[in-house]
Amino acid sequence: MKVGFGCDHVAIELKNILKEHLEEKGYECVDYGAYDPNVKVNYPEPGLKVAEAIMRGEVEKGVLICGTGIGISLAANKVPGIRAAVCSEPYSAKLTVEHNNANIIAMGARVVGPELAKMIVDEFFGAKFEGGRHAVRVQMISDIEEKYGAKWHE
Ligand SMILES: O=C[C@H](O)[C@H](O)[C@H](O)COP(=O)(O)O
Repeated sequence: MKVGFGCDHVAIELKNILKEHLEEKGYECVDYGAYDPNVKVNYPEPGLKVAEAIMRGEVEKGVLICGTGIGISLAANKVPGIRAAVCSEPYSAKLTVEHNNANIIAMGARVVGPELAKMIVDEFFGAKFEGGRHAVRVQMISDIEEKYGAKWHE
């Protein structure tokens, strides 16, 4: 699977750790920045880059990290078809795929340490969408996007 990574200046170290972790497990990781901890990057920029990469089919899923994971996920979630979930523990990371069909996991580099973050991504990438009653609810999210003029074809 191809995974897109994005972060702001706060989270470069954690992004690199998680990239290496997933690469060791055989994932192909595409890095959309940021790269230099001395250059401040506004989180909507990497959030949008990874979200659009998923939209274009360049990568299948994404990992986004900023200080809390919140700002970068808010930005990504503005892109139709993106379901980015901020998770600080593995249980939610698993369930957000099984129930919400999330395609981006977001985390806070100022919230979780590297070992916990590895467990979070492992649960996220190990999980499968269950469909059924959950598909109805996820479709309702897409319907909200469409109501406000956005369309996404999966
Ligand atoms: O949701 C926003 C993120 O946590 C940012 O990483 C954070 O706001 C960056 O803060 P600062 O510019 O003070 O490093």
